[in-house]
Amino acid sequence: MFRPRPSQQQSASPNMSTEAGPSTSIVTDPNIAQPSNDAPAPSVPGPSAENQSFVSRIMADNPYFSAGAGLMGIGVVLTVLRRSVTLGSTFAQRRMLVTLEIPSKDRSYPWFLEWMAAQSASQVGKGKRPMGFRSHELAVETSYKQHENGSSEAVFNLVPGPGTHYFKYQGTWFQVKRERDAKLMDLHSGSPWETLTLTTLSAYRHLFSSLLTEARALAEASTEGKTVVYTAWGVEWRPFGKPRSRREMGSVVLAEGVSEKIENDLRSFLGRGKWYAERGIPYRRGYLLHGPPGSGKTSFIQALAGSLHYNICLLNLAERGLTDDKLNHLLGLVPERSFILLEDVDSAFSKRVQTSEDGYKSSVTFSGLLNALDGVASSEERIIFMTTNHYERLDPALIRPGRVDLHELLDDAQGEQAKRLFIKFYGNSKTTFEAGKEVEKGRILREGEIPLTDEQVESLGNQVQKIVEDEQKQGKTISMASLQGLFIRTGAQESLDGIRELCRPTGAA
Ligand SMILES: Nc1ncnc2c1ncn2[C@@H]1O[C@H](COP(=O)(O)OP(=O)(O)OP(=O)(O)O)[C@@H](O)[C@H]1O
Repeated sequence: MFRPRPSQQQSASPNMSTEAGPSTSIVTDPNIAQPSNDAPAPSVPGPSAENQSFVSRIMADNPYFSAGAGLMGIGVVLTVLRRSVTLGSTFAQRRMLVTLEIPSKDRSYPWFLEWMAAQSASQVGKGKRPMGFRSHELAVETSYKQHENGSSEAVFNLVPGPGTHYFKYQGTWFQVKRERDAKLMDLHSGSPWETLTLTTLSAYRHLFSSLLTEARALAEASTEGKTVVYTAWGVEWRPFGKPRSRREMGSVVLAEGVSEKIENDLRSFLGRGKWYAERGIPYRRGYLLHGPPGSGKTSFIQALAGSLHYNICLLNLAERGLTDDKLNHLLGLVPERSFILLEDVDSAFSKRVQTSEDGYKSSVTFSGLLNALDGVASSEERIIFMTTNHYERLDPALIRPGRVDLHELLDDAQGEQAKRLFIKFYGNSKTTFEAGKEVEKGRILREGEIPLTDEQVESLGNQVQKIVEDEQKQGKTISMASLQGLFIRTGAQESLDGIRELCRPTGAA
């Protein structure tokens, strides 16, 4: 934009402040009416009439003076124009544009970046130029994609880097500015504070909400059919690792009726918020699963979460830096549709004060935990699962009704439980066809394994059951985790001997 240079201004000013003022140039302009010659001479001392006409003549005759005055006029006009454009654009911006700020702390921040990356990728897929490329300021966000067969692959998403970018959404142009504040830090993640500012025409402000809804749906679709495990990051919950494939309920084999009992209890609790609120009872339910290691406590909670489409917030009470206040805050901010899982609660508070091997004392106090568990009487749903290997060590205050509503023992393998697990591993080893069409695929056989008939599986399963029951009579048991390990590495027949070898006196871990 044009701006009069200081040297021009300086050279123009002496002419203005001395004899050759603007009035002088008007006098010399032949197109403008000249003052009458009869006018009285100025009484103030000044240049004589001859001198004045001499100056006027010089002004009129000298093209440099006229050009200077002309330039000055243009400069004034341009300055006024520039000011009005600035004012006009500020006014237009205020009236016609609308901006939306998304701080990096907000949950929609990663959703929006992921959405932009997806738009970019889809444009590339269609052979078009991807969004964000125009600015040449891109950032990479690497994620992992898990395939059906369990293998995973790194996916590089190109997202807008710090700077200004433009994109079109539903036919409307948007500007997105990604700014990074070098001075501000997110203390929990250690990453710099960032803000995304989206700008568009005011008339299209409604597109913000539909854009964010689309971004959220996309983020949710990426966790569809998966269980997200959150862990505490300072005072907030963050997804831990990539979302896990849901575990099938049928893959966790518990003693008869146990699984159904817990699931039915939870299902009947869900959706009764109004009932609780009307009676002034806090809407929460606590479960304690206790039993020896490897009996399926954690696996069952994962499978149950998957079957109800819930996520899991995993909390380690002995974690350094976790204080009563933080714990309280965290339990009040649990993401929706999530179980709170406190594993090995005995190790955190068996003696009401937790001191680790290196002398570190947990900063969560026992009363702090009880207060956090009780929480403020809110109408928000709260489902807490606790697990322990040492039920007898738990303080009665922790597991009293209201804090723990259902106590369930998940023990070492019972005979029939071992049989069911055996059938899960060795049964269904054939592929079923109907009218020449494959309708059900059996499990994949090991190399050299001869598929068993249903009768053979049943008969071997009965033998497994008998071995486990016989060992129990002698005070020996085997954990479900040990059985699983055995079935993974051996054939059906050999596993029978393996079971006997793996049985341990009850209570020995
Ligand atoms: N009842 C079960 N049915 C099927 N698999 C089981 C069962 N119990 C344990 N497993 C298997 O054993 C492994 C360990 O199980 P899990 O972690 O759930 O046990 P846990 O009781 O939570 O143990 P810990 O008390 O040590 O935390 C998992 O791979 C799981 O698949």
